Amino acid sequence: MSTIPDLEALRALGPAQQPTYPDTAALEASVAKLRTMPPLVFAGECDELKDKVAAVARGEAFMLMGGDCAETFAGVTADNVRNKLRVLLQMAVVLTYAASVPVVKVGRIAGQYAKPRSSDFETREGVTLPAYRGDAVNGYDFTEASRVPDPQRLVDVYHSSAATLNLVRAFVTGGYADLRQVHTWNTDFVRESPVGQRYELVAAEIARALTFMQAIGADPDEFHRVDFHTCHEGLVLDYEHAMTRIDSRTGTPYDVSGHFVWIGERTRQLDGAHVELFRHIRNPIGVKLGPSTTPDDALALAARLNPDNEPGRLTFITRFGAGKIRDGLPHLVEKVAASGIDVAWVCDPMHGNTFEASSGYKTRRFDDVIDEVQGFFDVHRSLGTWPGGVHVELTGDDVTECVGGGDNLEEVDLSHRYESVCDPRLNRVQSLELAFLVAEMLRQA
Ligand SMILES: O=C[C@H](O)[C@H](O)COP(=O)(O)O
Ligand SMILES: C=C(OP(=O)(O)O)C(=O)O
Ligand SMILES: [Mn+2]
Repeated sequence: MSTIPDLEALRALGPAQQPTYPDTAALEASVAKLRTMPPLVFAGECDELKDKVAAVARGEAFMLMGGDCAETFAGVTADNVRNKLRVLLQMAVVLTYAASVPVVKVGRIAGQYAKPRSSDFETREGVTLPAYRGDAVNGYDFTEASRVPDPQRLVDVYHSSAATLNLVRAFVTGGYADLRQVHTWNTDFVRESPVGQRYELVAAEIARALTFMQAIGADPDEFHRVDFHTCHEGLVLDYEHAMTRIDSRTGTPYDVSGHFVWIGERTRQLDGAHVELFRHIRNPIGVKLGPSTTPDDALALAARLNPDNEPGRLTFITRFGAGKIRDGLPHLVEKVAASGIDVAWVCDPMHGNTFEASSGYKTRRFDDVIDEVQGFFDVHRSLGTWPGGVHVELTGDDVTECVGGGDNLEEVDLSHRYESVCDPRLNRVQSLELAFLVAEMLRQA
C-alpha cells in the first residue's frame, strides 16, 4: 500500500461531513497551494509515536490525548498555546508519578480545526443558516456571509497549525517543559485550589527525586525535554489529501498535517472515503467508536485499516456515554481481543455525555465524564485487557463549560465564561482533578 489514492476517487465516494464549496476553482487553488507547502511533521516523528502507541497496546504505557474540541485561528496566541500545554504537562506528571507508568502525550492541537456536525443547519431566533463546521471551513459569526465555506481557510489552517506547532516545539524542547519546572507550571488560580495544593505535594516529591538523581550522577539533560505529539480529526479530505506525501525514507505515504490523525464517529463508514484515505497512510491512526458499533464493525475496521496487524498503527477511541459503556464495551473488547487484533484502547469520556442545559449551552457533567472513565477501567479490568488512555476536550483556561468538579460549577454559571465554539471543555482545575482520579484508577489497574 505505497500509493496515495486519487483525490477525485475519494470525492467520488461521496465522503460524509464535507463542505460544499461554491467556488470550486478556489478550492483547487487552495489544494494546489497546500501541495507545495513543507510538511508540518516528519514521517519519522509519526513512526516514533507509532512505537509509543505499540507500547500502549502492550499495556506498558498510558496515552493522554487532550485539547480543544475546535481550535480557532483567533486562538493562536502564545498564552493560549502555553496554557494548553501547561495543563497537559501537569496532567501527565500526575499520571506518571501516581501510577509509575510512562505517559504518551498527544495534544489535540495544531490542526484541530474542522468539525463534523449533527445538523447541516443552525437556527437562531427564527433565522436558519448553514452550521459552523470549524474555522477550517467557515466562520463562527452567525451571518450568511460568514457561514459560506471558504477554501482559503484550508491554507489558513496550515499556517495556524505551523505557528502553533512552532511554539509547541519551542516549549517542549527549549526548557519550559523541563521536569525541574514542575512547580512553575502550577500558577495563579490553580495553585490556590485544593487540586493545585495536591499537585504541589506531587511536585515537591518529584523535585526531591530529581535532586537525588542528579546527586548520584544522572544527566540533568535527561529531564530537559519531553516527547509531545499532535493529533486531530482528519475530516476535510481536500486538506488531508493535500498534506499526504510520500516519505523519502520508505517510499510510503504519510499525512504530514499531524502525527496522529483519527476518523470520527460520523465518518467511519467501512467503504467510505475517510477509511479509504486512512488505510493508505502510515501514521498511527485512531477511529472513534460510539455505542452503535458492533463487534463485527470493529473487526472489519481493523482488517481494513491495519491488515498486517502492525503494532501501534491502530487506536480505538471509544465514546459510549457513562450510561452505556458498561453494557456496550465488553462485547467489543472481548471479540477484538479474541481475534488477536493489536489495538490500543482509549476512552473519550466526552462525546457520549453531551447535553443541552436549559439555558441552551451544550455542556457535560464532570461526574459523567469520570463515571465513563471508571466504566472503561472496570470493563478492561474484568476482561484482562489494558485501559490504554483517555482522550479529553480541555483548555488551560478558567472557562465555565462543563458542570460539576471541585468548584461545583452549576448550569447557571455556564454563561460566565463559555468560550468554546463547539463542544464544552474541562477547565484547568477540572482537568487536573480528572488526572488525579484517573491516576487512582491506573494505580489499581
Ligand atoms: O465535536 C464534535 C462534534 O462536532 C459535535 O459533538 C457535534 O456537535 P453538534 O451536535 O452540535 O453538531
Ligand atoms: C467530533 C468528535 O468526536 P466524535 O467523532 O467521537 O463525535 C470530536 O472528537 O470532537
Ligand atoms: Mn468535540
